[in-house]
Amino acid sequence: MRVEHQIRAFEQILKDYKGVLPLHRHLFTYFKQNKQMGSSDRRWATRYLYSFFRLGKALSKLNNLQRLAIADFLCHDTLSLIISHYLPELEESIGASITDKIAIVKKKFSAFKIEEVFSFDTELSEGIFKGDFYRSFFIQPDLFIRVKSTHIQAVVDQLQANGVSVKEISATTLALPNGTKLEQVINDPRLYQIQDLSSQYTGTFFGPKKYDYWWDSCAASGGKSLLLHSLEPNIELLVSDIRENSLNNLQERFQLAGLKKYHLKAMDLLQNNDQILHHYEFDGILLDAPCSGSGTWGRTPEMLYYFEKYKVENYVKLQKGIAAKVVKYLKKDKPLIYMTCSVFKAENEDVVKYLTENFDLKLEKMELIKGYGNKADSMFVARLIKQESSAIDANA
Ligand SMILES: C[S@@+](CC[C@H](N)C(=O)[O-])C[C@H]1O[C@@H](n2cnc3c(N)ncnc32)[C@H](O)[C@@H]1O
Repeated sequence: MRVEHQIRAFEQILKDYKGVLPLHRHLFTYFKQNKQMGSSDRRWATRYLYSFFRLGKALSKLNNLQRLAIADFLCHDTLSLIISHYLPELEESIGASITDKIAIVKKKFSAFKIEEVFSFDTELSEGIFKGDFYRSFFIQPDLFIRVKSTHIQAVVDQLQANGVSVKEISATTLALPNGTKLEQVINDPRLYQIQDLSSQYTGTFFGPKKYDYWWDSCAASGGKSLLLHSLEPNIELLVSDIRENSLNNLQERFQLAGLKKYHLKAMDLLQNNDQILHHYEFDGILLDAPCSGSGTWGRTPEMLYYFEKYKVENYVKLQKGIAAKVVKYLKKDKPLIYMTCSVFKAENEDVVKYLTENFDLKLEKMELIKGYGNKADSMFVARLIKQESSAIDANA
């Protein structure tokens, strides 16, 4: 296949894509509408588009094809026609480490600044090593699954029998190459849950007790609820979200996982839900808040290019607003688990500060989970304990 052919496809898709849908969904639709593209065309176009966005806003004065060649060189250890065509002198370094490759690119293109890959001057949460974080955008994250410890060997055996390279991270966690078609290689979907490593780690902050009543207040399709349930199956559970279609997915996932005892409500938590919730009191509340998702942009690098900084403020308003509404339904001495998949301080430590200053909540612990060192997402989790049982009027 000639390089011009690949370039045309790349340029066409780039022109067509405005960052409205996630890139993987856009590509899915695009390929469906462009049936003349064979599987090899699709594979190369996907690789190029993802490489391109992983460069974020670095070297933005260069033309798109030069930028693509540099990005593809940084992101892959196999050659492509684009690299060979635009950067033939770098071909021999394709197998070098990412640190060496960055040094090579810097030497050749003096305007290259790694901090322009993630070009938001919004302050980052405590503990992030910027160099490692920025570098991580050139490496595709792994796919993580959570498996019951009693089933892990069976799952590993099935994966290996199908030629999938598996890393055993813990007694319940496996890391697999991204893009592994799990439904084709594991015969029973009940054996595993797809859940990022850092997301699994948030569970160490939950601490549910037998017969507790917990509320997963922004449950979406139920990832955190399933984690909570794996830690303590004998709990009562309320799940809610503003989006009904997510709750439909949740019901399917719960059924598959054998989670039968739960209550479900579609609710907008920025509204007054006293009519529905007035008699509820929880032993624990999970608030996995809507957020910028900046800790997950290693999976959606198009956001490095299209995300607009002003949106962080909107998310912060949502996070504070929702937290203010849920905290009144928490019992004294019980935890509110506040989580985001953001690396921005404004959505993390600053929201925690707001909560401790404005509500009867005391911070027990918080952590920025640095997933980028493990080819995983980065997340933030805080455990806040309710001090007084008297409800604070969230509508005040
Ligand atoms: C980060 S996601 C939750 C992910 C989920 N906990 C999981 O583990 O898969 C945040 C969720 O908050 C929900 N949300 C956003 N605004 C809301 C609102 N005003 N009231 C209730 N839920 C809301 C979104 O629909 C979204 O599903």
